[in-house]
Amino acid sequence: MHPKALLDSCAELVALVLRFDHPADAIVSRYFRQHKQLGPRERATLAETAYNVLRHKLRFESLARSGQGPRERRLAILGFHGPRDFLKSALSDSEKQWLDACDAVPPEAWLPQHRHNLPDWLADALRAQVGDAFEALAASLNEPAPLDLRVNVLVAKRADVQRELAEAGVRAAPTPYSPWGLRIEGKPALQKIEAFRRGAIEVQDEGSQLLAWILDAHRGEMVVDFCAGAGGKTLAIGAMMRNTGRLYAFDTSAHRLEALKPRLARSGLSNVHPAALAHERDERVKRLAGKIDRVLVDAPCSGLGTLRRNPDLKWRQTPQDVAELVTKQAAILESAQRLLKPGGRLVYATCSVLPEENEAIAAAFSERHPEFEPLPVAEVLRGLKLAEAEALCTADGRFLRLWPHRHHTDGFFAAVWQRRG
Ligand SMILES: C[S@@+](CC[C@H](N)C(=O)[O-])C[C@H]1O[C@@H](n2cnc3c(N)ncnc32)[C@H](O)[C@@H]1O
Repeated sequence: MHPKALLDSCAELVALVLRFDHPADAIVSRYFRQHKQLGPRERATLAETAYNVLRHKLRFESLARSGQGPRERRLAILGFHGPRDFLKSALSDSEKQWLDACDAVPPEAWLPQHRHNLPDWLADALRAQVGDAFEALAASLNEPAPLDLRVNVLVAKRADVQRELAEAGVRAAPTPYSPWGLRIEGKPALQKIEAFRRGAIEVQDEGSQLLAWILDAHRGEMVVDFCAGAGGKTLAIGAMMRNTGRLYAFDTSAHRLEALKPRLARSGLSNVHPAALAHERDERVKRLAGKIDRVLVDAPCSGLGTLRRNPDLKWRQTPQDVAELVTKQAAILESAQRLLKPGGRLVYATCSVLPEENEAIAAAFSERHPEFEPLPVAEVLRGLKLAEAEALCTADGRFLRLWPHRHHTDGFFAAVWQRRG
């Protein structure tokens, strides 16, 4: 594709994602479906340019106040993912001069909001939690995430898969914390790789893998993944159970559970039972009350721990949305707790970095339910012999708290309880 045409397409896609009427990944996928002629490199340029604009929106908008032409085009130029000389071959002389002037503004001259590129309410909430580490956190949230894989231990060993990937030209290193994880260099087309086709690997952030570990499901148990979605954690839990027992994958979205089916088929698991719920108090939940050994509530949340992958969320979520989610999270946890038998384990998790969706939900639950004994997550991790248990937790060891700038995972939270006997 000619550089000029590619830049025009980038500007078109930037305009679409900045409407914020749908998630950016859905807009990008729809754009690609409507433009089937685009090759893989052009798709990568388009997607990364749109995501760059979302990541650095405040700074780019400020720079785009100068210059000429449509605003989306100026934003696409600033966020363009690709060699500078390729980009410049698509620009007019005045655009080249404008871009050079933008590039010449040194980072020391940027205003704080142009450095962190976060809405004020979110910047304040993060600063209040991490203090001096705020700049490092903001920078890491604005970096693209690496590609992490989980090795399906039912099918293969991590070291063997690492060798197999190397033979296929894919460089992978073991993840530091999850014993199932491999971190990949670059973004290879996994669908073409034999290990993926035969179910030996799945894409899953290392932090997400750790949540499945914390549930610590055993052979032959009855387990519920209450908010299973497309089953990222379900698949890990099913493998941990060695394909025995019964693992219910619940979700209110039949559409998301549908996406679990091909992944299940690849994984070789036959112990998973997906079921769409009407709501969290569905009859199915009542029927299983008091019968379940382990329940994971991977609650619907603001997703603000995943800004590396979903940079649009910082512009689409509002404090009002978070308040509604908090009510929902408490209601789901309240319903899910009924499933547990005495001695059973309950895990509440989110991919949010906000205390109101995390520690506050856990504290309110402990207060309401003295029959549930909180288990310090650092102890749980030590029991599982996972590396650096303390480093993955809050200072008091009570909760899992993963941060992109410290752990190079998405932001995750988890709390664990055991129902008293
Ligand atoms: C964080 S996502 C789950 C991600 C999934 N566990 C994974 O690892 O891929 C939260 C899920 O909760 C589901 N959900 C929302 N409200 C629910 C409810 N009342 N009961 C059960 N699931 C619900 C959403 O459809 C969504 O799939």
